[in-house]
Amino acid sequence: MDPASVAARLLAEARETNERRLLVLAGDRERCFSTLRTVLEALSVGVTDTVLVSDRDALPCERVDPKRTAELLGTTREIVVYDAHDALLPNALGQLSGVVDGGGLLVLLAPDLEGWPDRRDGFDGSLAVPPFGVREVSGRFRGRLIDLLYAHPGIGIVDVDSGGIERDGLTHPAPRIGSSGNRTEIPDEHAFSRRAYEACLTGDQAEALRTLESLREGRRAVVVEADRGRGKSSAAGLAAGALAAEGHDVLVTAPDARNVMEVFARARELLDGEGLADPDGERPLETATGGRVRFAPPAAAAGEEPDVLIVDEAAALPVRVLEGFLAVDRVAFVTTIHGYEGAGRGFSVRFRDRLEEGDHETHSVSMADPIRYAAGDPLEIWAFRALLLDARPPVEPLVADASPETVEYRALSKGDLAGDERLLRETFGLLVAAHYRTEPDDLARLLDAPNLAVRALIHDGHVASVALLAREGGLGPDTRRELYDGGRVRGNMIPDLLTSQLRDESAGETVGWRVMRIATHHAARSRGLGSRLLSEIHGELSSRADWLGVGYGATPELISFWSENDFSTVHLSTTRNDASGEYSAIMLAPTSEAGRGLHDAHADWFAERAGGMLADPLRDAEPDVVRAALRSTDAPRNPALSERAWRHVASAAYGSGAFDAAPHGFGALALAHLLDPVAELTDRQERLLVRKALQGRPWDRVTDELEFVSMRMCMRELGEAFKPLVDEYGDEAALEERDRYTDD
Ligand SMILES: CC(=O)SCCNC(=O)CCNC(=O)[C@H](O)C(C)(C)COP(=O)(O)OP(=O)(O)OC[C@H]1O[C@@H](n2cnc3c(N)ncnc32)[C@H](O)[C@@H]1OP(=O)(O)O
Ligand SMILES: Nc1ncnc2c1ncn2[C@@H]1O[C@H](COP(=O)(O)OP(=O)(O)OP(=O)(O)O)[C@@H](O)[C@H]1O
Repeated sequence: MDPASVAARLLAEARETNERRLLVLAGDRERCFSTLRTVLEALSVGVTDTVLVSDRDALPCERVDPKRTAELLGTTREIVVYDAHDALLPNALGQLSGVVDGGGLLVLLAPDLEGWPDRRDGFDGSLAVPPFGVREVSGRFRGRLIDLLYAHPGIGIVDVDSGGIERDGLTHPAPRIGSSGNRTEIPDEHAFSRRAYEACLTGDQAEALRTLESLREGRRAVVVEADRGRGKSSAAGLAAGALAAEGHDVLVTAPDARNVMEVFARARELLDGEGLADPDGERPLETATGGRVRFAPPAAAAGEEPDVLIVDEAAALPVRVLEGFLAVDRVAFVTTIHGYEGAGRGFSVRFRDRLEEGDHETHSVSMADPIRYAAGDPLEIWAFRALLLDARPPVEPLVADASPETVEYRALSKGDLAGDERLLRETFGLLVAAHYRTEPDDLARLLDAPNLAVRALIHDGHVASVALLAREGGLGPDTRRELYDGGRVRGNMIPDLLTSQLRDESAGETVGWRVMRIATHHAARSRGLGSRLLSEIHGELSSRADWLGVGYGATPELISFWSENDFSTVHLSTTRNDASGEYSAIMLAPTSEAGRGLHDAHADWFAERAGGMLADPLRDAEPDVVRAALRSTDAPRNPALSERAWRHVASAAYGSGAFDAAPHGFGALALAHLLDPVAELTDRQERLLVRKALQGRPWDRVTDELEFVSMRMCMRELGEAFKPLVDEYGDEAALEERDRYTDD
């Protein structure tokens, strides 16, 4: 057989089964392209159905740059050619496998497979984080990928140098008897119209629609979860149309207006037959019954009061934005679990619990049947496996009994992970499950990046808790100067921040390990495993490093976790994190004299800066985050108030003085207390210190937010909160002033 007939047979099988196939052309690049031309000539596929992803214009069809494959997401082609000679970009591979339509072919152009893992390519360059060089990057990710190319069905492999066919990739499927395509059953009972159900392409889509019917009344939330390409946006669109047909005002929101094209397309098609006022008009869609379907970006949607809100691609929105949507009585969250571009568990990690705790009656539905190709498609199975898009933590019973006494601390080397598929899946699965977004590139980093290390607690052979560490710092004077002058140095987040933003040119000299991610299996949390893992890491690495560090979206609970484990805050970011919507906290745990020096200098500097930051960029930071961050800073401060300022504070606390005439003294005192609490204040009093004395919010808003019955009570409570602080810190003048009111 020649390469063209291998390709023709693969394509014929793909068409017959509505599945996809993969063809690998491996060897010299020029020969790959010439073989490819012969192959494409032999296949009856139009140029408009073909796309070449390469930096070379080697085919007379559409070409997309390998770094821009995200643009193809959501579109389909019959043939997708990926030229991976210069660089195999794991993210691009994932995205492209999603672009191939049922009955189509993915063609991968690669160097000679045997030598491929040992070649350093363009992607490897990006893994060489200073001070490491590209030679220290390994090729395990590609090695594993190649093994799986040979192991999975539906993958043809041609050696273009020898002309040899290494695998024909044919699966020889049994003929399908009476295949009815994707016809769906219409449920016996349904509230939405029959037409809406007839528009569904799979049984899962009809079931999702049935679940979405609950949005017709009450205070309800529906969660629709599915992998990519299961037709969830379309299900949401059919529901939106059906609800609008009944007269409801349906607002659709998503991170990007492009996300909702399918929602509107389905709603429009449905309403066309059910009273769409202006079938050809632009959005919003309006029905004869007064219903409508309209779009608003998330920020604008938060202020709206529609009858029903549909949030598409909810997992891509920050949790605090999602929480804002719970003000609407009836709301649907439509989310992708495993996308070809990576898996995001943000929605289930952080938001689901809050949803369950709220007062919406919640219904969930998941969709498994793919729309664009048949279930059980070999390309999808291979891509999910090769890129670990569906990696999961160990099933619950395996680690349910894990405790600090039962677990063993282990350094999981890259070799350990690459050599033990189950260990790799559990480790990666746990990291994915605990994080907002994990991409195929992250798997390659885990296996090949020289600056990363994995430590875990193993219970009975299974991963119960895991940490991903990045070595940072140890930078030479030139690199440090470059950083100080505003240059970028990859993979050194903490040195970069301390040097460029916080203006410390020597910060990159020390060597540290940043905990990039830590996760304990959800079945074994709050038993001390996370703390045990950190203390083991501390014990192991302290002789080789100056500090351990971490940067993460700060919540009061997480700050307290890190603080309990001896990490202390040196910075709060001044902008919110795109993914989590939270301010990031940067914390350090010194492990050497030099590390202690770095920490102390930056903790002091943070304590000095904090007042100014809270008054301006951090004005909207949540009081409990501020309290936890300040409390976890190891830099006590003595409030330096002038005699006048002291008299002013003391008279406001104990007598008739007013806060507003000289707020700055109150701020300094509040900061000193929150950094190193000396008096027993209630939670509400501390929140008041943050909101009023530090963030300078207007009285009426503080009164409302902290639920005081009146502004007067709020003011009085602020005075009460300052009494013990005056007692504790006050100088002679302050105490004298106080005693004027108290000595009777
Ligand atoms: C760089 C980063 O990765 S930051 C992100 C950290 N990871 C995550 O958020 C993933 C999801 N969460 C987890 O996997 C775990 O909760 C971890 C890793 C944060 C903590 O692991 P655990 O094994 O539970 O830690 P451990 O038992 O030693 O300490 C638990 C304490 O941490 C604090 N804590 C941390 N996170 C939370 C949380 N989300 N909710 C409540 N308490 C929390 C609490 O003080 C808790 O003590 P408690 O149970 O007595 O209230
Ligand atoms: N009921 C339907 N009628 C017509 N086309 C549909 C229907 N359901 C899905 N499709 C088509 O199938 C493809 C995937 O559907 P949709 O975008 O709704 O899925 P999704 O799960 O949201 O996928 P993705 O996350 O990839 O956007 C789209 O091209 C869409 O046009």
